[in-house]
Amino acid sequence: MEQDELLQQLVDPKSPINIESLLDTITALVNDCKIPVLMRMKSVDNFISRYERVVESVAALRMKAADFRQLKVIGRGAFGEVHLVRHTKTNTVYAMKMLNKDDMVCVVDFLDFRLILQC
Ligand SMILES: Nc1ncnc2c1ncn2[C@@H]1O[C@H](COP(=O)(O)OP(=O)(O)OP(=O)(O)O)[C@@H](O)[C@H]1O
Repeated sequence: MEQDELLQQLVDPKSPINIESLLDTITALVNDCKIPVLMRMKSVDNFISRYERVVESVAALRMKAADFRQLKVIGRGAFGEVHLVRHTKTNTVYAMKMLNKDDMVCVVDFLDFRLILQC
């Protein structure tokens, strides 16, 4: 069924329209629209009014670097370091890759520690 196919894409980590991508998109869109010249347009102002709070609550709920305690550096790449970290709520250990690029403060790539053990 088409509906099932769509739901499958929402939960597929490799899909460009998975939930994480859609949350990134709406967050970026709301933030990019918060420019006075754009906000003078009624449709943009309405859009921000509708989604600003949602985006704030999504940011508070999503996994973020502050949810992890850094244990040690386990690798270095061309753009940054890979840290061994522990998720403070679940106690699960992950590898966290931090990229230092001009246009981003911190990008993290979480990989289950079990994958490290299998390498
Ligand atoms: N999931 C992981 N588990 C254990 N060690 C890891 C993991 N990911 C990366 N590392 C370690 O960190 C090192 C650097 O990894 P990274 O992915 O940053 O390399 P890179 O591809 O050269 O980096 P960049 O993407 O910045 O070019 C790896 O060589 C490895 O030793």
